[in-house]
Amino acid sequence: MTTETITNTHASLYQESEDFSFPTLPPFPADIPTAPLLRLSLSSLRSSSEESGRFFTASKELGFFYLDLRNDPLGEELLSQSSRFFDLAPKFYKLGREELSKYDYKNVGSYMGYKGFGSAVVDEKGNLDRNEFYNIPKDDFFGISEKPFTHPDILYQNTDLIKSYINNSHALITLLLNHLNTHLQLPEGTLQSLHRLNEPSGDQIRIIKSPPQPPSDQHTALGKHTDFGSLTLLFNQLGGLQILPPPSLTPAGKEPEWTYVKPLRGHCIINLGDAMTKFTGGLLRSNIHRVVSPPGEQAEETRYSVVYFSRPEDEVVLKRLEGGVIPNGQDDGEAMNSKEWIKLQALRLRKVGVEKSEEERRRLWEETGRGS
Ligand SMILES: O=C(O)CCC(=O)C(=O)O
Ligand SMILES: [Fe+2]
Repeated sequence: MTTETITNTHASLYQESEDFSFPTLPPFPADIPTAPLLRLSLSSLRSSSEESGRFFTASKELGFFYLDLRNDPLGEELLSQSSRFFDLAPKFYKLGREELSKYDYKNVGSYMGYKGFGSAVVDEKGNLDRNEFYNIPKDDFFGISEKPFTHPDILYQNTDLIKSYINNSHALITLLLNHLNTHLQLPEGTLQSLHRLNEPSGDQIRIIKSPPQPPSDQHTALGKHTDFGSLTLLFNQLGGLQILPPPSLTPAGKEPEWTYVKPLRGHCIINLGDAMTKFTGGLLRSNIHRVVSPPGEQAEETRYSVVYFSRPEDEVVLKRLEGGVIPNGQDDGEAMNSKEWIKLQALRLRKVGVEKSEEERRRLWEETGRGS
């Protein structure tokens, strides 16, 4: 059976004797299948070429993995800062949807700031999302935006945390990019030079809130998508994230099925975005994922996520890099720069609200090609 295979594979990836649950939250159910993410460790990655090899494998095969951040100075700082964001999240959303909607900048062509609840299409039926989120731009907080946006005071009150978290996330991403650069046999520093901290980019922290859904009417909270940028660092405490594994990781004769990614305390979930696939002519994988109601008793909780999205610098053209082990081949023709590409992808499904007809919403979904 598919489910058994997936569960077994997963069980073999970390020692079941360790307890990675979150003590103050209802447990992730023990009896549902979970996705076969490799569990890597930051401290091992720093010293072990074998761990680095497993990272490259994960980046090619699934494009998603766990990173154990414990027992590493940078990792421990990220863990404690991410929990400060989980503490901040309920206070932040207490501002309320009406107040937060003042910081929705989609009408001036930006995806930074607030995205209101139910303001994007999530599926082919034209259903709307069931979450709200706030994108905190690196460039505004680093003072390098041409025209910074205004953000809620509570964020300015946390400027030190925000800046330090960006610095640390970026440091981790740089380390990961350097490993990929080595495996790809690109000239030293190639990937790093496309992601410099102090150059304008779409890097952002995102804080997501999904309230519990009525048991009789549950649907996708965040529609299926791939991330648009380079690497995403994701902290989850409750389940809800699902991936659709590639056929190569699906038992022979079975169709890939949406599978939960179980959050593990002490770890973040890392995934690769479309930019990495484009840079490497498809060698690295940006895997499709979505968010649904948390499983079991967890469904009654409000779910928050803390995410850091790294993106190539604004002016970087998203096309195959030449050299190393990057396969030769045709580019897909869309040689846009990072800024244009991300804006196009991020705002595409947000041209609507409930006032739009179901048919218009369905058409928008179709235009993205995500149904196929
Ligand atoms: O909330 C999550 O677990 C995932 C969020 C996500 O995929 C995204 O914001 O791109
Ligand atoms: Fe995502």
